[in-house]
Parts: sequence; structure tokens; C-alpha cells
Amino acid sequence: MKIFSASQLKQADEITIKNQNITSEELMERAATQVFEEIHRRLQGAQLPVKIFCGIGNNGGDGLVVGRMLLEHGYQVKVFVVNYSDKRSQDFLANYDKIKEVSNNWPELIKKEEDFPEINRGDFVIDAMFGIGLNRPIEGWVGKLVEHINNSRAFVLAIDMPSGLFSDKIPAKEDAVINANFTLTFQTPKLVFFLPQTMDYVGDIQVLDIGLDRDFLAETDTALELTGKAEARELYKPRKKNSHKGNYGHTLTVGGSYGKIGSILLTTTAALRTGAGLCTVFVPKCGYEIIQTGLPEAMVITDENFEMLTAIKTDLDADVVCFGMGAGRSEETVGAFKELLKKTKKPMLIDADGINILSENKDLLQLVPENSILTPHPKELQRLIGKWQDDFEKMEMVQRFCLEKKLIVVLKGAYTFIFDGTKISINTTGNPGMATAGSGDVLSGVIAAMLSQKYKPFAAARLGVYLHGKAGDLYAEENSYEALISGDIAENMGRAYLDLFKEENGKD
Ligand SMILES: NC(=O)C1=CN([C@@H]2O[C@H](COP(=O)(O)OP(=O)(O)OC[C@H]3O[C@@H](n4cnc5c(N)ncnc54)[C@H](OP(=O)(O)O)[C@@H]3O)[C@@H](O)[C@H]2O)[C@@H](O)CC1
Ligand SMILES: Nc1ncnc2c1ncn2[C@@H]1O[C@H](COP(=O)(O)OP(=O)(O)O)[C@@H](O)[C@H]1O
Ligand SMILES: [K+]
Repeated sequence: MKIFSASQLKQADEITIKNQNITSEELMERAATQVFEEIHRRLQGAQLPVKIFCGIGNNGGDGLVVGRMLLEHGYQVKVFVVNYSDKRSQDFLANYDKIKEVSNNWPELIKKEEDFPEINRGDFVIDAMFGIGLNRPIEGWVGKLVEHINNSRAFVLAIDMPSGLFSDKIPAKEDAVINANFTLTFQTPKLVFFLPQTMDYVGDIQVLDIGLDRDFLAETDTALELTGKAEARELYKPRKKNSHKGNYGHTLTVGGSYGKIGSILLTTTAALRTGAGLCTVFVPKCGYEIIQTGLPEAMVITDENFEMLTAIKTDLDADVVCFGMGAGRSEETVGAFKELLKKTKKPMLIDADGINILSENKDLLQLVPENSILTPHPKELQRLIGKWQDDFEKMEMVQRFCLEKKLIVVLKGAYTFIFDGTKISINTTGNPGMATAGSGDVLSGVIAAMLSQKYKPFAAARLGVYLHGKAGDLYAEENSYEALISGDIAENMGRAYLDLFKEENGKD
């Protein structure tokens, strides 16, 4: 799913009104009807106090339409107009008149702190103060109202965006922003819903298709895209009946050190579970029995050294080399990595200490084959590219790094972002249960196996990250977040693949 910017959405708005020959008021009615229907479906007529806070722009207009429809359906609604300006939008005004027609319970104006209503814990609050039109921080008594709503601990549903959140920058620490439990957003999720600095404001997200012009949406390019099941399914390449293990590539996983052989075992297990045709593991001697016993499906070659990697001697012409998990950063291992880089020409997967070694020896970066994939978590990324001011600057820095070095970066997190220098893909699967030792090692194996099955690097990263998260989700659904350990992710790769072809309602 594409992620459009606020200006692209405004353009889509105008083109839709023109091409569908409707008024902007009709488009608002259509959009807000979707919000109403979603709320109605969830509340089922429940008589809890609903308090709607409307701004004076079109986000406020949406709130008024939802208010009118809830009143018409017998809900216990009180609508407030947060009168922060006299510049009421036309569609706001039209709906201000309409809501007065359906009820004697007219909207109440809020103009100062003294006008704030009481909000109780059991209330259902709808935030329709600001949407994509917010262009400066919320200030004064309006900011206090945001605080008042946040402090109430009522359930808060935001229309389009939580008020106070910008679509293209991070609010300052002191800025007032609504803490929503749920956000119903129009046509496209907004980028800020997925950034670590702003994701906590939005709660659960649901995207409502408000029927904006199909052609415009299809033809408009966006650098940002969300990878969900539909996209992952598109990326997936089914196996041919007439095939053999050579078609799915030979993966060489290189890593491990004394006390950290488990990491490379996890990586290689994951690579095999993801479909790599053959796997060879290169480990220090201490890893020999561990790998042979723990994973009889893999072949093992050992370093001359017992405890760490010192020279990666093998004639194997692997389809993909995956380096770094548990490798450590000793001088000898740095030397071994350098020699490995010199002789590797195909795109590699570099993780963990592989990334740390590159950060400490930047000259090695020029040896990394083009289109290789690096999978840092934020700390590893910072060591590699330096500090950033905020998430927007971070994204620019990563894209520049990818372009300059011709690399792909998988930035791991609650939402994992995949960069290739021009495009950014945001993953939708995964859960907090995956914040556990070794889940990154598993991811390296998953993506390496995608490369070895001849997926193009950006596609390999997108599909790999999606399936890795899905495997974690499927495990957690039955066993809890807490009980998840990283080996479970590898174990559940099969279910993640099968799930690609299941419909959301469980039917095939
Ligand atoms: N295609 C779609 O997506 C559709 C979108 N629709 C809806 O429209 C919403 C966007 O509406 P919008 O453009 O009227 O802006 P909105 O967010 O209501 O802001 C209101 C005004 O506030 C002002 N202002 C800004 N910051 C301020 C501040 N800090 N403190 C005080 N004032 C401030 C600013 O005016 P200014 O004072 O800067 O001139 C601005 O005009 C969108 O989120 C969705 O809900 C649907 O109805 C139909 C389909
Ligand atoms: N809260 C979370 N939600 C979703 N995925 C998560 C969450 N926390 C961690 N993950 C995923 O788990 C993996 C952790 O990787 P990493 O930090 O390298 O762990 P390790 O070094 O222990 O292997 C990443 O793929 C990351 O996206
Ligand atoms: K809002």
C-alpha cells in the first residue's frame, strides 16, 4: 500500500471532486460516513457518553458529520466546537448548520479553559480537532484541552490523525499531541504513524478507503510503501515442480565465536526453514559439534582457530554469503572479514558484528559488493552513519548512505524500514514478543535464504522481513509475547508462508 504525503492527498481530493463530479461537501460526507459506520459497528448502539471535539477546518467538519449520524442513530452524543480561530471552512459551516437540524442538542463552543467539559474515564472521545492541515504546534488553551483529554484516560478515537501530529515533521517534546487509542485514517496511512518518535500517539490504525480517484492513486509515485500481506504475496515466487536443491541456492553463513555459536546456529536454521537449497556454516572450531548436532541438515567448515574466526578458507562458490552473527570484533576476525569481502562478488547479507566492524573500519565499506543488505538495529545504524536529530533526518541519512554505497539497509524495529536509496518499504508484521535475544540472527538467515532463492535484494529484504514478523505473530497468537524465543520464529516460517495465501477471515 502506498503512503501518500499530505500534499498528494490534497491533490487527490481535488481531482476526485472534479472527475467524480461531486462537491467537497459530498466527499466529506462520504469520508465521515465511513468513520461513522466503523464506530457504529464497534459500539453497536451502546449508550456510553460520546464526546466529539471538532476543530473549525475540514477535520472538524468530519467530526460534525459523524456527530450528526451518531445522533440520528440514538447515541448519547455531545459535540464541542473547539473555536481556535474564526476561519471556519465552508464544509465545516455547511455541516454546522446540518447538525442543528437533527437535534436540539446543539454543539457547544469552547473558547477558553473555563469552557472545558468534564471528561470521564468511561467516555468515548472523538478527536476531530486537527488533521493533515495542522501547520504549527497547538498552543494556549487548545493545548491545555489536548492535555485535559489525555489526562481523562477516556478511550480516544482520532479522525484521520491524532491532533497535534504533523504529517511531515516530529512535534517538539513540549508540544501538545492527542494520545489516541485508535486512529481511523483516510485512504492512506501517514508516515508518522510508523516512526519510533511518533508511533505511540496513534494507537491501533485502520485505513478507510474513501474512494479517491483510482487512476490518480495508481499513477502517483510515492517513495514510501507499506508491505502487508497483499504486497508480500505479490513478491512470492512459487516453486517449480521440476526443480532441485541447486535452484534454491547455496548459502554460506559465517560467524560465531566461543560462547556465541548459538547465534549462527539460529541464522542457519532460519535459512534452511526459509527455503535455502543448501547451507554451509563456517565457524571457529568450537562450533563444529554444536552445529553438526543442532542442525544435521547443514554442512560445517571450521576455522583453524578454536575460539574465533581468523581466516575464512573455503573454495565454496556460494550463492550468498551471510556474515557477522556472533562473530566478535577481534583483530583477527576483522582481517578475516576483509579477505572475505575481497573475494565476494555477489550481494551479501551483513549483520551484527559484521556491521560493527564496518563502522570501525569505514574503508572496508568500499569492498562490500553492490546491492548487499545490511540489517542494523538503531544502535548499529548510529555507529555506521552517525547520530541524527530526529526520525526524518535519520531516513534522509540512510537513503544517502544507500545511494552512495549502493547498498540496502534493513533498519530493524517495532516497524522495520527497508531502504534502497530511493524507495522505503515499511513492514507491517511483528510484535513486541520478538524483542528477545537472537531474533535478529534469525532475520539474517531468512533474508539470506531469500537471496539464495534468487529474489532480488530489495524484494528479498521485504519478503524476508514480512515473513519473519508473521512467523513471530503466528507463534505469539497461540503462546503469548512473553514465551516467544527466537528459535520459535524460525520454527514458524512454514506457517508464515502458508498464511500468505489465507484470507483475513481465515478462509483460503
Ligand atoms: N482527501 C482527504 O484526505 C480528505 C480529508 N478530509 C478531512 O480534511 C482534513 C484536513 O482539513 P483542513 O485542510 O481543513 O485542515 P485541518 O486539519 O482541519 O486544520 C484546520 C485549520 O487549522 C489551522 N491551523 C493549523 N494549525 C493550527 C494550529 N496549531 N493552531 C490553530 N490553527 C491551526 C489551519 O488554518 P490556518 O490558521 O493556518 O490558516 C487549517 O486550515 C483531513 O485531515 C480530513 O480529516 C475529508 O473531510 C475529506 C477527504
Ligand atoms: N516491539 C517489536 N515489534 C516488532 N518487532 C520487533 C519488536 N522488537 C524487536 N522486533 C524485531 O526483532 C528483531 C530484533 O533484532 P535484533 O535487535 O538484531 O536482535 P538480536 O540482536 O537479539 O538478534 C528485529 O527483526 C526486530 O524488527
Ligand atoms: K484529528
